[in-house]
Order: sequence, then C-alpha cells, then structure tokens
Amino acid sequence: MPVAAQVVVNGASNGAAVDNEFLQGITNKGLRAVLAQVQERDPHQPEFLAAVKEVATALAVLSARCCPQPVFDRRPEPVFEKRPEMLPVFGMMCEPERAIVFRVPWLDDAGNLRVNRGYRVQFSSAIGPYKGGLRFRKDLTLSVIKFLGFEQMFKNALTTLPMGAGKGGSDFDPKDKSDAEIQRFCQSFMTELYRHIGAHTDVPAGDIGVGGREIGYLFGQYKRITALHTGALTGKGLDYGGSQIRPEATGFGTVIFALAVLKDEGKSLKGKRCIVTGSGNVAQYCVMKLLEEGATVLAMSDSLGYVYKPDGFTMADLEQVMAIKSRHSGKLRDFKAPGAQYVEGRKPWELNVPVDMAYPCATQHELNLEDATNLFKNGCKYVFEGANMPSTDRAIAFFHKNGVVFGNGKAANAGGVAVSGLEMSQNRIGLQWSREEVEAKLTDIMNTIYRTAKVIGFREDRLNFDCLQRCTMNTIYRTAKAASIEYNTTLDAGANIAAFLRVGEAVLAQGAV
Ligand SMILES: NC(=O)c1ccc[n+]([C@@H]2O[C@H](COP(=O)([O-])OP(=O)(O)OC[C@H]3O[C@@H](n4cnc5c(N)ncnc54)[C@H](O)[C@@H]3O)[C@@H](O)[C@H]2O)c1
Repeated sequence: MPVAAQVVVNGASNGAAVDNEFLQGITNKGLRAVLAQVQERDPHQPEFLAAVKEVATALAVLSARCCPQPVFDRRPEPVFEKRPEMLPVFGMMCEPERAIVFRVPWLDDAGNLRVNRGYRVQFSSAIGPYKGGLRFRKDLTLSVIKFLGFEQMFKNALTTLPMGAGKGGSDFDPKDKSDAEIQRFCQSFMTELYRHIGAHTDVPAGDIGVGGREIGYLFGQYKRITALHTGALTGKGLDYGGSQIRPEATGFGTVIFALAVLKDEGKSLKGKRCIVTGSGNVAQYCVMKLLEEGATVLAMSDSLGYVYKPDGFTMADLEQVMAIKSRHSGKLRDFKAPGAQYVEGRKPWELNVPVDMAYPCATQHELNLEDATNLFKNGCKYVFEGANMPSTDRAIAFFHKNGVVFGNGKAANAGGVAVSGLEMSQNRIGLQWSREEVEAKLTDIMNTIYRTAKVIGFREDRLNFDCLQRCTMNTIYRTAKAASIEYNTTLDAGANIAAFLRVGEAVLAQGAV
C-alpha cells in the first residue's frame, strides 16, 4: 500500500460530515470528511473555502460526469475512486506548508508611524521552490492569500515548470500613497520578508497593486540586505534580470489559450465580440492581444465602473487606458473617446448587446450567476479567466450546464507565472532570451496546458495514470494525441485533475511531505 494511503488527515476517516452549502454535491464520504475538516479549521475564510470546493468538485464530481458520449468501454471514474490513496494527499494539500504573518512599520510623508500586516503563505514545495505573487490591497486577508496560494499550486503544476506555490502581500493600499511612501513601505516589507525567500526557496512576483515599480523597490532592498543579486523575485526590470514579455505574459497567455480552443474548432478571434473586465496589467495585455487578433473589445472596467464602446476599443484607446492607469489614482471615468459611454458603479456583464466571449481580468468573484445568465442570454459561448477565481461556483455550474466553454484561471492565466518561471531559468543560467524566444516558449506552454486540460477533462479514464507518474504533460499530450482521442470541452475539470495529479504524485514520491 502506498505510504500516503496510511496518512489519515485528522478527521478524514469520519464520513458523517453534516451537510451544508460547502459540502453540497459531494457524495464521496472520505472527501466530505476532508472538506468538513478544512471548513472546521477555517470557517471564516470564504475565499479559501470556495477555491478548495472548486477543485474538490472537479476531482470528485465533474470527472464522474464529463463524458457525454461513451466513446470508450467504460465511463470515467472520479479521481478518488480510481486513486483512493490520493484522498489524504488532497487533504494535506489543503493545508499550507507554512503561513507567515508579520508587522510592516513605515513612515508616511508627514512623519507619522504607520503599521500594516504582511503575509507570505508558502503553500507547497512539492514540485519546486514556492512561487507566486505579492498583492497590496486594502481589504487583503489571510483567506484571500490562502485561496490564491492554493490556486497557484495547481496553476504552477500546469505550466510543466518546476515551481511550487506561494502567495503573499499586505493590506497596504498603494492607491493613495506617494511614490516615496510606496518605496519606504516596500523596503520595510522586504526587511522582514527577505529571511523567508530566495532563488531556491521562495520566489515572489507581482499581483494586484504590485507592478514593476514595487518589484524594483523590493528587489533593491533584498539585494541590499543579502548582498545577493539572484533571482529571488520575478517581474524585475529588463535592465536588472527581468524577462522579455513578463508584463504582457498573463494577458497574452489568456488570449493564446483562447486561440488554442478556437483553433480546435476551426475558428479564429477575428470579429469576436469580447467583454474584458479590469484595466490593470492583465486586462491591458489581454485587450492588446485581442485587438492584434482582430477581435472587438466592447468594454473594460475598474472598481468604480465600466466604459462601453459600441464599435470597440482601438489601440489608441488602449494606450489611453494604459496612460490613465499608470497614474497613481487613475480612474477609468477619465477615459474619453468618441462614442464611449462610462457607467458608474456597474459591471459590464450587465450590457444587453451581442457578446461572444468574456474575459474576467479584474478580481475574485466578480462574475456571479446573474452575470453568467446575462452573458449567455446575449450569446456568450466562451469564458476565459484572466483573473484568479473571478467566477463564483454558481456561475461556473451555469457555464457547465449550458455548454459555455470555460477556461478557468488556473489554466487560462498561467502565462504570467510561466514567464516568471522562464525568468527564473534565465537568472540561473545568467542569460536573457529574446522577445521571440520567450513568446515562443509561452505559446508552447499555453498550448500544452490547453491540450492537457482538454484531454484529461474528458478522457481521464483513457489515460494511463502510471504515465502521469513518469511523464511530463507534454508527453501526456503526445500519448493522448497518438491515441487519437477526440477532445471535448470541460477544460476546467481537466486542468484541475491534471494539476492535482502532478502535485500529488510528487508529494507521494517524496514520502508524503
Ligand atoms: N499580474 C499577473 O501576472 C497575474 C497573473 C495571474 C493572475 N493575475 C490575477 O489577475 C487579476 C488582476 O491582476 P492585475 O495584475 O491586472 O492587477 P492590477 O493591479 O494591475 O489591476 C487590477 C485592476 O482591476 C481593477 N479592479 C479591482 N477590483 C475591481 C472590480 N471589482 N471590478 C472591476 N475592476 C476591478 C482595478 O481598478 C485595476 O485596474 C487578479 O485576480 C490577479 O490575481 C495576475
């Protein structure tokens, strides 16, 4: 019996968990017990619980019913029925290896002492050093960091690169701060964080509120304290160890992923009517790539409202958005262009115009059931998540039920961390690859993620799981392709399963640590 089969996550042997919304739809007794314990441990972490539930549903429920036509001689089995030893591994993966919470004191411009809370959650080092961004946002909580770290674990596994998972940040709001205040804050933040990170242990990057400027200040302080010019952070400037395409990678990657899906259907992005939410890093480059591919971008948004342009944003419009957003407290309501309409306090999902595709690129749970219903009513057939967990579980269930192609964030926005991984590689070998080289590698990785998600999403019964133990995802793709497996659509379940098995196998191989 594999070692992990004997690992009993506290409470996992008790299948009599009391039903509540969190457990709804889960029938596997052992999994119910694991989930009940996760909920009992952290009942006040809704974002984290939602992320765990999403993966559990993909592993136990979707994988049991995602084969619409019985092409093969037996129906797909839920992962935990086929691989029961993986259940305690899943329970273990729901608990981060380490969660560090620290004080960040700094002086504002008026000389007042301010204190924020800093976090670094090191979720999993199963397949490589902890890797994941830092978020600076006023309402940041441990629950949000944990959900992001949990998702990161699966996303990083999908990239095929050797990266574990972590996430961190602070409840610091950079929006109303001066440049000097942000610099002092970053230096204080790193003065604590530096002892927990390093090129071979934990490699943070940016996220909401942490862009190139903040990474520069953080890296400078890291180097000053440690006297090491190593790749302990990614998202660095090109002049001091950064990678080509890193700022573009997440948004570009989401569209490259969409292109792979459309290509399989013999379609292109030309003329596709798209709604993109957000107007930060991910949204900007998502829009740029969509425009390059001939799509029509009808709307962009920020936390205060959205801009609707009936005949679509142009590259000049995008440049204006980028200029507005590069200012400290730039707001989309300042955007001006002929025909553009600004709608305060609303989300663009409510637009009643024909829509082909939605790209939520702003923040978690920004697309709910009502939004999903409206999008579908207006003709939307594809949703690709540039942001992390932007769709609620009810919205996702609606997409599945109505045949909307759903590229979940773990797969569709993995381009950012993939290029971060490439930045780590470049730092280790002391080279800087060209833009073309990095973009080719990014395209290859996004295509591989899509293939893997698609193959496993519908045909996991057909895949030899021993193969997963030994092979990279590229090989799985080739194996699957060679077997002429017909692809189908539940990409999100496939992405979750493929990623879970990669991390789970690594955990088992290392003695369930
Ligand atoms: N930056 C990356 O490489 C990367 C990688 C993977 C995933 N993500 C995810 O993508 C999302 C966006 O990250 P980013 O790096 O673009 O951040 P960013 O700080 O550059 O931009 C975030 C944007 O979203 C807007 N926003 C915030 N709340 C909103 C709301 N409720 N409705 C509409 N707009 C809102 C903000 O005004 C801002 O324009 C996050 O979920 C992040 O975790 C980012």
